[in-house]
Amino acid sequence: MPGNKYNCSPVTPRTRVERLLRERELRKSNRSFQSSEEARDGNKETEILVNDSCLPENNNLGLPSEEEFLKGAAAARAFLGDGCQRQDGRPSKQRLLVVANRLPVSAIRRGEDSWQLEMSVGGLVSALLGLKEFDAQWIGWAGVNVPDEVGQRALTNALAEKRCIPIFLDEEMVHQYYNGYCNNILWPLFHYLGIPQEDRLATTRSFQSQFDAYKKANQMFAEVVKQHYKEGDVVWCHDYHLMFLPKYLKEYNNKMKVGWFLHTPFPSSEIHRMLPSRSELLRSVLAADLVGFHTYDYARHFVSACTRILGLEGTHEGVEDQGKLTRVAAFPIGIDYERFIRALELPQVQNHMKELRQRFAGRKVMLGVDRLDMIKGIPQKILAFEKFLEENPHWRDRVVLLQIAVPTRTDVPEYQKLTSQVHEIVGRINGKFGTLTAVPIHHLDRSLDFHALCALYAITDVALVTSLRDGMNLVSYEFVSCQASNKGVLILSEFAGAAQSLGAGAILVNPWNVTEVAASISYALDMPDDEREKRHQHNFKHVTTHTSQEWAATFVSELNDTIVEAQLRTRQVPPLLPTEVAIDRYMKSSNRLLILGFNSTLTEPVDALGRNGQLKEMELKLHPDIKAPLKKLCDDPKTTIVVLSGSGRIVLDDNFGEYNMWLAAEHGMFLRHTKGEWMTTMPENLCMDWVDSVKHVFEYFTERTPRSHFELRETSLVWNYKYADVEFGRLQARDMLQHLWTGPISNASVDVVRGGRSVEVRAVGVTKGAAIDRILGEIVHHKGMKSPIDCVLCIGHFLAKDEDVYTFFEPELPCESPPPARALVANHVKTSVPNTLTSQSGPRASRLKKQRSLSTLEKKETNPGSAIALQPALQDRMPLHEGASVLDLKGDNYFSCAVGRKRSNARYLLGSADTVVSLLKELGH
Ligand SMILES: O=P(O)(O)OC[C@H]1O[C@H](O[C@H]2O[C@H](CO)[C@@H](O)[C@H](O)[C@H]2O)[C@H](O)[C@@H](O)[C@@H]1O
Ligand SMILES: O=c1ccn([C@@H]2O[C@H](COP(=O)(O)OP(=O)(O)O)[C@@H](O)[C@H]2O)c(=O)[nH]1
Repeated sequence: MPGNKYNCSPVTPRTRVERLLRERELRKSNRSFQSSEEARDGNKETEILVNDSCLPENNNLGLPSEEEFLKGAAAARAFLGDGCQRQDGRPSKQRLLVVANRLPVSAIRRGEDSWQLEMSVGGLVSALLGLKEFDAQWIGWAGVNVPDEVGQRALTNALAEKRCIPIFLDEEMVHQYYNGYCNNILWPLFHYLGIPQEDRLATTRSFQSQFDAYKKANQMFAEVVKQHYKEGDVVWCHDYHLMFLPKYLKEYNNKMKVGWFLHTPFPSSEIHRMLPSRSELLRSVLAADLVGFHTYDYARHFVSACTRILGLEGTHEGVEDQGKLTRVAAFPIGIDYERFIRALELPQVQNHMKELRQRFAGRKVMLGVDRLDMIKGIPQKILAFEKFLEENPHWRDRVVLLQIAVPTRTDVPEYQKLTSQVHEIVGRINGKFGTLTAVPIHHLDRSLDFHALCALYAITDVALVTSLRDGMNLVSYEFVSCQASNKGVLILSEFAGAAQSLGAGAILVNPWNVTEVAASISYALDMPDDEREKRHQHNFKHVTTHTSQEWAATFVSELNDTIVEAQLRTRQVPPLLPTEVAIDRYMKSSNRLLILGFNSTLTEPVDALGRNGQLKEMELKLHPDIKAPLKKLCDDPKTTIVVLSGSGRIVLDDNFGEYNMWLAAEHGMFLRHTKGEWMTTMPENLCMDWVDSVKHVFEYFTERTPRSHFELRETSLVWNYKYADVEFGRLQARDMLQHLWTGPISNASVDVVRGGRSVEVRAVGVTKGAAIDRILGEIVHHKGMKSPIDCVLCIGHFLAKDEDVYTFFEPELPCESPPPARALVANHVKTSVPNTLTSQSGPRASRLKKQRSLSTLEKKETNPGSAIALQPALQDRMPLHEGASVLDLKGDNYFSCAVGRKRSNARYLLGSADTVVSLLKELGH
């Protein structure tokens, strides 16, 4: 029994790819079982959606537990229904709500309460017919206005048999939302046709009302989803009609598993930014857990639009917004090729093929099958055919072009214009090359039924797809699947998504280049048999291995995974600082240490879009609200404040000279009390020979990266591109690193630290954590402290390399690893005088020893006369009596906080510099 076969997983996949591979195998065996079952049950061709749902209650197909996921089998189980078998022993199916503008059936009214249902035409419908492996229900518009309740009820009942749930849109809504915003604005824009030109003013005027209707329609879809949603369901939203749906669904229930897939291209961000509602649309889509596209290019454009237009972080996994990751990936669609192959065996299809062959005997058949849409390049196709006939008179009575042009969106003026334009060109060419008995172009303004279409595909010699842009183009896949005997040639536009998958077997053309298309027609018609065979085999293999079932299963499985991964990620994120507890502990302490970062901790926030071209102040500036609270805290005798920053001494002098505090510049390599001189805490043998050559590299990249800059510090160099174009900056950074590694720093004793938007080269040993014990020693000595520090707050937006400062105060932890628990730790943390220290055996103790041996701390001048070396080492200067502790934090009087970070070794997070300001205000009360 297949259920039993799949239940046990002998090999546990460790990675996502391993798991996907394994699932693929499982699906294959599952499918062969299903087809044998189907063969036994008879042909199910007439079913719109396979109607064998199973027990949603008591079903563990919802969110897999973390443990399951870690075993690597979670999504496979969700998909295959592990542990949930139906009574007949077959594995149960994942419940899936498919939400698309159009239902797979269109309704025609036959009476007050009687409806006839017909299959809708279009690639999306064809593709989603392959969802047999799910317990799927389809929510969408039936393509008809039903104003009365009787009609609505009757249609709802009729559709229920097909597992379809209708959305009722009235005429005005269809006009504004579907014809207007969807098909007159988004559709042309996403296909690089811009916003319609002639009626631009009218379009601009009606834009707002169409956009409002679009949002309203999306809300209506959301309402229906809510009514039918059950916990654990996957909600799969489709296409440009429903870009607001992910947002509305997540607002209703954040736990809903929501995926969104775009069937059209997603254009370059330069095109998308023309849309007045560009940001809102992107943000709404980003509410989904997983966002899918047909090709990597479309996915890349989407991520790029999010970084350039919204200022968000694009990663290799997707788009990050304040810790929330929306996964973005390519999922190229396929078809249910077996359905076509089966159809070709049917007697009525065979008969039809015979008729067609007789009808066009002695002529080669060329075929175009498209919705009558401007993106399909039908006029360009026909003009290229005309050119071919002009240049090749010997072919004129030996070839025929059959063009099936399915009427679509007939209420949109652009489509009406296109229809007349095509008719005119066809008439002209037929007039020019036709005879009394034959015409070169047979143009049909209607759709064909599935069997007629299969017959046509099978007898075709050359299929011609000339889309100006096309999300995928399934016609090309369908043609290939029907050509097992004929091995016809496919001429395919390089602007169709399918060019990326069928490009090697097809003849690729630029549809705008009529001469090239005409030449390709000639080449295709004369192609030798062996070349046709080879090209066909290549494409056939692709079509039969990339099916719509595989596409849907992979998307849903990835969606399940994405959600579990997000949960795991959330658990790695430290909690927000419990401010009340921190303030309470701080107030009750008598010798407090406050370590503060500077950049993004105490500075003015930078506008995310500041990099869009406006001139920006590149110098760091103190947050305007921080001055008063900071002053108050600095003047509190019970509190010692250290600003610990990567910035140089001058920057810290300029910003903090007026306060009574300690300044630790260049990651703590320089230290001074604001009333005293700068000292250096630098290890004596710090080698800086590499600086000049690194500086040359930084200069070179700064010149070539607009709005980037670099800082030359005494112990490091930093190249910063936070105001530059993000993508360009990132590419340049990658290039820079290669230059550095192969050149100036290949043998140098340096660390290269990559920040969010910076590259820093520092001498080895320059980190905030490495400097902190020397800083602490100096402070204790300088203040003549008699009692231990009993409360530490360490707050900063530090790079990972510098997070060793957080772990410095943690009990017995290896430098690089995060504290095991985020909750308050009850241990006592002590940095002790030498006797105590040498008795410690944990990693932190050995780290302290190592640091001391690096630092001989003799008098040393780095920059003649500018800083003196910190004199005695920490252990030699402790004023506290022998064996006493410098720190006595009682475990829980330690609060390390990462500002504006999502993952950190700190115990807690703080949102931004604004929250730091509020905290400091409270501490100063
Ligand atoms: O529903 P209509 O307005 O009549 O339009 C029909 C469909 O056209 C578009 O299809 C796209 O999806 C195909 C499958 O992924 C793809 O191969 C093709 O390139 C696309 O154009 C549209 O995206 C659908 O929503 C429409 O239903
Ligand atoms: O008379 C017709 C012509 C086309 N189609 C179907 O319409 C879909 C067109 O999909 P494609 O991806 O090529 O483009 P779309 O129309 O979705 O933009 C294909 O599945 C065709 O089989 C159909 O059912 N009947």
